[in-house]
Amino acid sequence: MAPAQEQLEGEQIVASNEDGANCIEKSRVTVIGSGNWGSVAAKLIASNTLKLDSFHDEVRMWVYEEVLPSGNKLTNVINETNENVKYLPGIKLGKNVVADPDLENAVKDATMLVFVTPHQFMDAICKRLVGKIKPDVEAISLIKGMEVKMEGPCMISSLISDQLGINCCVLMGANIANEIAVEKFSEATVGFRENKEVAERWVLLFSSPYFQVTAVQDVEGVELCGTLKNIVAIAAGLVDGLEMGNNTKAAIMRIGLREMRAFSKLMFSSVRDSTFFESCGVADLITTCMGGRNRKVAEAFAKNQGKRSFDELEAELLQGQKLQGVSTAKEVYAVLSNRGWLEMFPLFTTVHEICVGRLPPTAIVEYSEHKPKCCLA
Ligand SMILES: NC(=O)C1=CN([C@@H]2O[C@H](COP(=O)(O)OP(=O)(O)OC[C@H]3O[C@@H](n4cnc5c(N)ncnc54)[C@H](O)[C@@H]3O)[C@@H](O)[C@H]2O)C=CC1
Ligand SMILES: O=C(CO)COP(=O)(O)O
Repeated sequence: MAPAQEQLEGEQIVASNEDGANCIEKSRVTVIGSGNWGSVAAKLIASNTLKLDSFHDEVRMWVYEEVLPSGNKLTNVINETNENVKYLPGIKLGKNVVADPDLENAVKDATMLVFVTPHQFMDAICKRLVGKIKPDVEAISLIKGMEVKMEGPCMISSLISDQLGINCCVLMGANIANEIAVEKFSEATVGFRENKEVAERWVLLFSSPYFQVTAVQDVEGVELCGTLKNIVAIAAGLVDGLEMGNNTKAAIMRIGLREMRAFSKLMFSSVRDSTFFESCGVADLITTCMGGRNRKVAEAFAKNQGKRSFDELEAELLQGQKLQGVSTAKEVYAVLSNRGWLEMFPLFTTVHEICVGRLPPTAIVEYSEHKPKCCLA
């Protein structure tokens, strides 16, 4: 068993290793999603449930079923080979990971639900889960994105909480999945609302020597960092495709970070500045702008002078994996436009207008000539 929990300043919790097996019922974990990060999350969790007495060993992973070119179903292949050959080839998930294509069956006994699908599928998934889960289940969302409904914007953790009537924490960070899959060191941030003990339990479930997790009491701040940095990563990829160099890319990242903070604080006054210095903030922004999928596809878009669409390039370059930045830019644009804030967020606004073809990729650097009409804090 690992070192005892250490408290850092204020609301932070790091590296809790007290299993608590004697005082609570064993938890059963289900991972909802089996893409690139979903598979790595299942692997990470499964190695911990084997070691922690207060968790059942088995980790169930809901798979959006698909038929592979071989004619085999993905779920069968995962269970036979212990490998997600489509979304995480070459990595064993752990024999205690059980792939399940039946969503209802996958969640029915779970006491802890880990949501990790592309954000655009979550509304439909939540609707399917109503009445199918245990009422006191705890949830965490690893999903970077938001929904914009008629009533206004809704973070994915709120969508889960509101539709299912359950508590939902978030886990975000500088977490390029393929690097964590091969156990290279990284950090992550758990955001929680009120219940520190629940946050400690999530920290325990995810922490490992190569994956250091810190919890902060700022769900919205953590989730908005993870969500908004994908728009900045599109901008960074455009800069790469235009071969503008490192200084321009750094400038775009700085301006993007400033817009991330301003937008987050306008949306939720509770968002803390300190959250932007956690893994979910500046570290995730850097890693995604250097090595993420949003960056990669945006680079190709700029190299093609915007003549091939993001959808086409996503399908070709990501082979079934999904971009979040393009749809997030659209969703954020809708919020900005509804609230009359477009001119305050020139980078977010320009990214969307480039993605939909209203502006050329070169506009990403030209926009800065038009300074924000209002001073961003
Ligand atoms: N891959 C990464 O490095 C990281 C991803 N994330 C976030 O994790 C979330 C999930 O991403 P990944 O696991 O990487 O997924 P992915 O992009 O690798 O895979 C797409 C997934 O969507 C599924 N899917 C396709 N159509 C569907 C439908 N109609 N309904 C439900 N599922 C469907 C596919 O089966 C597949 O599992 C995203 O919000 C992403 O931003 C967060 C950190 C790192
Ligand atoms: O969120 C990520 C890293 O933390 C991954 O970003 P991409 O989806 O751009 O690959």
